[in-house]
Amino acid sequence: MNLLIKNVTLVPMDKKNDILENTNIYILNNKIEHIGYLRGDLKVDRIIDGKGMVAMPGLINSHTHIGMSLLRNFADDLPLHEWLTQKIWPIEAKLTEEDVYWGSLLSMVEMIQSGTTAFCDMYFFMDQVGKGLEEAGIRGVLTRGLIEEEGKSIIKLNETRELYRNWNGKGNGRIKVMVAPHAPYTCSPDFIMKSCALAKELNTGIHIHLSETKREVEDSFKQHGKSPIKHVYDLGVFEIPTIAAHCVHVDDNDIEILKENNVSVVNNPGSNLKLASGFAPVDKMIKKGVNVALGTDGSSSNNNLNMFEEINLAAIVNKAVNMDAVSIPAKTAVEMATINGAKALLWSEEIGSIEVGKKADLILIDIDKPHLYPHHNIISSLAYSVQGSDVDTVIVDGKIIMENREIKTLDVEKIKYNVGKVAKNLINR
Ligand SMILES: CSC[C@H]1O[C@@H](n2cnc3c(O)ncnc32)[C@H](O)[C@@H]1O
Ligand SMILES: [Zn+2]
Repeated sequence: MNLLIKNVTLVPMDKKNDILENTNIYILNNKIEHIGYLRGDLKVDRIIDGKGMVAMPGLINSHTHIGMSLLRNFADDLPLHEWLTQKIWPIEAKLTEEDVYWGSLLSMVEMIQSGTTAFCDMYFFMDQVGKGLEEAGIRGVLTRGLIEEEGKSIIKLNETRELYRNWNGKGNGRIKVMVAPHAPYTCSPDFIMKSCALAKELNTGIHIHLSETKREVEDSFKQHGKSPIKHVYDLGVFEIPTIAAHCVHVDDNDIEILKENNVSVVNNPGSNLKLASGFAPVDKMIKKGVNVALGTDGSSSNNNLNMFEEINLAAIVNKAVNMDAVSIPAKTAVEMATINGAKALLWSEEIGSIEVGKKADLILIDIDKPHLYPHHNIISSLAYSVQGSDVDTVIVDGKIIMENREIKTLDVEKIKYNVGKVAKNLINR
């Protein structure tokens, strides 16, 4: 289907960085064909009225665990270690494929409704996430989270190999697969190196939690005599394109290693606040040239997948921490959720900005709402005022996924019903 979005305000998030008022976007098949004046030579099947709307790139949630929406509000007000070991891992041990399928679909509904068009997921039963992605029509990186268990290393690595064979490139190229050793505290050096060998074999990236808590860093110094970042660097992880989630407790040496090795860091301010992990020195990393993307983490540590909330937190938290009002300006926070996320997911050639030749992954935000008036500064509005529920239309790979807030690809009532059912069974299992 060829689309024309007419008379829209465009925030392209490209290098030129101009905001275009009252412009037109032509989408031919799944790509952006033309931006600007109206063209009689381009035949379109549908015209979308963009008046009163802002078009921006779809948001990219670069670190999440989408099956965890089943555990939303299940275990709160705990720090990471207790949360994981006392509450989350015991219940996750009872999860079934069906649970993860419905939990993931619920998350996709929530993501679509709040403007996220691509995500990087780390969880179990990732075939189910792939199945959900095909149905939902959005874009995602599947990573089977690898927590080392005695005697199961080969099986778990083979699961990722299979996942790659079955899903990488599927959904018209909307699905990618990477390798995900969970963290240095759940994977031995040998297992981490085997994960890297697999990533090299598959020619894909690594997704890992790093330096999330003070305790993790202190334990790493006790066990290995170095920080988690130096530890995995010495193991060769950063020879592979790496998505490093959290990176809260990092020193200058760590930042240097991240920069020198083109590691993409994912800031998860909501989860870091709720689990009392701390504040990532995001502005310092960005100033040193590290690519910093944005993520929500799972719905059990956030407790939602609303990237507009995350953009807002990213923009305001560091200001207070650094007592510096220019720390993480609005534009930087929006970049983290768009083009920086695309870079982290090794997708910046295709998504992350609205430019001719790129895939049409974009959202329309209804700015004709009282809480968004007056329209002094659209970028500020995106970071400080827009709510997820202001997203009116979502287009991914040139297809309309949501219009007038109605999701076209998924049966929301059926998903809510099944989530209620499987979540109850899970708790009683
Ligand atoms: C093995 S699949 C992924 C694994 O990660 C757990 N998880 C969720 N949030 C966090 C976090 O903030 N830090 C570390 N691990 C996390 C999730 O529950 C799964 O067990
Ligand atoms: Zn995580």
